[in-house]
Amino acid sequence: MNPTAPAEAPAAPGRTRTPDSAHHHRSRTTWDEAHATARTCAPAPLPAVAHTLADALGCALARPLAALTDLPSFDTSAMDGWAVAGPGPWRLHGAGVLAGAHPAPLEPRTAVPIATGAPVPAGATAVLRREHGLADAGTLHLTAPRPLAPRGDIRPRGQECAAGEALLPAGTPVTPAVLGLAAAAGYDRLPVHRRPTVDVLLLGDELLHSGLPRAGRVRDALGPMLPPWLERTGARVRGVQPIPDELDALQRALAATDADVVVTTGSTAAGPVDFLHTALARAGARLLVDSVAVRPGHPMLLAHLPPAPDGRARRLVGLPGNPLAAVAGVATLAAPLLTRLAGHREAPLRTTPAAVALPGHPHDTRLLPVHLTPEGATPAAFDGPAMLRGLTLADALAVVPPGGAAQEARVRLLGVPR
Ligand SMILES: Nc1nc2c(c(=O)[nH]1)N[C@H]1C(S)=C(S)[C@@H](COP(=O)(O)OP(=O)(O)OC[C@H]3O[C@@H](n4cnc5c(N)ncnc54)[C@H](O)[C@@H]3O)O[C@H]1N2
Ligand code: MOO
Repeated sequence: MNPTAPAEAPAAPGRTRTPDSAHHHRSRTTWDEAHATARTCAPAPLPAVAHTLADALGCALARPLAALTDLPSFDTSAMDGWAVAGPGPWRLHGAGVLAGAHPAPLEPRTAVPIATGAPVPAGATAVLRREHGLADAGTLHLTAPRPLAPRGDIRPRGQECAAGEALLPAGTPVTPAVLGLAAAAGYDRLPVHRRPTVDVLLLGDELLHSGLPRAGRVRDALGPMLPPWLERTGARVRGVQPIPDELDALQRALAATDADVVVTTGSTAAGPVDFLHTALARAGARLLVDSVAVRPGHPMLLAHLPPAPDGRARRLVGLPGNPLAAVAGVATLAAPLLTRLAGHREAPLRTTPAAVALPGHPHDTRLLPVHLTPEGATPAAFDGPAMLRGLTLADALAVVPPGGAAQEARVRLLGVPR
């Protein structure tokens, strides 16, 4: 709990405490405090593991990546042509040096055909590209307008890096380009932070998983949306499990998962079947954030779960059921927590001017789906808490302070996966 949070935060409008509910007093955290708590509640990223290159994609480097060899590791021909020794014309000899070959040394005033990527023979002073030379009766003549530059068209050993040189700092995200560089530099496995495992528990008997919404029931919008969203932060989502609206079922599901982070959806508020707080209390969870002064999504929560049998720390993010409110919970709590655990660097939030005045809540922060135009952020339509239509067209969520943002005021932005 944040020590600066007021002990007697005002109750959310419309929420009443019923004595028979397990809803203890919820002390609302400011949006900035909640966002910071999610980033700092884990004292360190998860430990390093050695992953194959393919498995390391999307992870963060746990150590600086040092070159295991000089690159290139031998003097390499940059062109198809001839390796030449000394000034021309040259006596041609040898069948030619292909990539992957071990060429014999070159005598002075001789030349040998060579392919791009082939090791340059010892004694060679340059590579003459094919279009700059003419082979005639065993003699090679220079036809280029200019003399041959010393070491021309030879990529010298170590040009890109020397063995042991740091190529990338710890924390660098492993992108496709990093996989290519790591392979070129001699790696079969990469030291990366272990990906946090996530189990998603979907609460709500009204949820349908296929077909048309019907008879008061709605399609589950979060099961399809959350796994790819959370995986973009570096997490590995192991499963999405619908849980019946019964306290026992939720308790059993919480007891059964050993994920690093459990993400629940729904049941955060005070409805008749909102069992999450009771189940968390019975599971021995410790709430760090228990509702946030943010719209949408104010009932979102973050808790420490008791450690796994192997000692791993475990945490739970409770996302509200309204889909855009759940997105607010991902952006505020789940994404920063998972980013931290996965060891990715936490860049300060980007900012942009408000292109028009951005509407806010009177006393809560508002997370507003916005389009980013050359003039700055403009609100997306269809931004109700139960709607996703505006979000799908939005470029980001703007963090709009209480009272709104005046035109040209700078607002912070939370990313939306594209
Ligand atoms: N008396 C009060 N009621 C509510 C308050 C409040 O302060 N006092 N807050 C409202 C706000 S804000 C939100 S957000 C919701 C949060 O509700 P829960 O987290 O308890 O979620 P549910 O009640 O289970 O569902 C709310 C809503 O979302 C729909 N839903 C749930 N899961 C999904 C899903 N996977 N896909 C699509 N839609 C989903 C569900 O059908 C409900 O319509 O509470 C308000 N109430
Ligand atoms: O805060 Mo709720 O998220 O508006 O529907």
